Amino acid sequence: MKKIIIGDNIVKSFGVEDEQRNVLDGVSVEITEGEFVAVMGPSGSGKSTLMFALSGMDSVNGGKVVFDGMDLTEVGEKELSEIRRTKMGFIFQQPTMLKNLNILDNIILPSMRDNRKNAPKISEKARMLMERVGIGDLEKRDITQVSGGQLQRAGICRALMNNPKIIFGDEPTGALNSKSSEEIMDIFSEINADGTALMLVTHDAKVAARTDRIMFMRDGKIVSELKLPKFDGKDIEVRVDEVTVKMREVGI
Ligand SMILES: Nc1ncnc2c1ncn2[C@@H]1O[C@H](COP(=O)(O)OP(=O)(O)OP(=O)(O)O)[C@@H](O)[C@H]1O
Repeated sequence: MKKIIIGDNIVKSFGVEDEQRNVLDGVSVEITEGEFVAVMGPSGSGKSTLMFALSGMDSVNGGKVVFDGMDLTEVGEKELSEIRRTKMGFIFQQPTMLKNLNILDNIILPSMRDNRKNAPKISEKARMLMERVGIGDLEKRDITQVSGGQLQRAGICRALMNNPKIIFGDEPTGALNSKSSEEIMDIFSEINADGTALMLVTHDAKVAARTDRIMFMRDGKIVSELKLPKFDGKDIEVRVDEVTVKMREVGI
């Protein structure tokens, strides 16, 4: 299967001169097209930094990041932002949305920026996605008039607008109660079944247990991995137990 991302010996450091610290200390990672992966590890181990490096959101100090055949460490900022905008989707713990726009307008805003002529088609697609994730009746709502779970669904719609090849999620269920979190994970599983790869950073064993592969980080390195069969809605408790055992083994 084709690799959508190849990270080769990535080094990322923060700090100045002799105070430099490697937050990513030679990380190599490959993600296959359509794969669903999670990254776990203690706070500060470098999970978000790895996500930022692999998505070209942040530069690296060493190594290579190849996305869909393109070396992200070689392309300019303009091209990089074009790649992110057209081929990647991003979901964070709290979706950043504009208060003066309703839910629908927030979802379509990034797609409308340079494609105003297609406004009706863009809105139609957004409505279809909103229907699909169960917020079809909320398009006119203000972002302050919906629940955290509903707002996150809107964030997912926004991330899906450009049919991304991969969705990066940094603690996407971190602010949700367990019911909403499960519903959001059901949506992620559906998106993945359609062929979109996903990479989620999470502290939650229940979230990670639904993925195909979990990478465990410590001190800027991937120290272990757990492969799981594709989640088919069954045996979640068994999967969570397996993840929990591994977390203990790795020392999380
Ligand atoms: N812009 C920055 N400048 C300096 N240090 C940074 C910067 N971004 C991250 N770090 C440091 O890099 C380390 C890894 O951060 P990162 O956010 O990747 O960890 P994480 O594993 O995602 O943690 P958490 O689970 O708490 O979100 C931390 O020690 C953090 O303080």
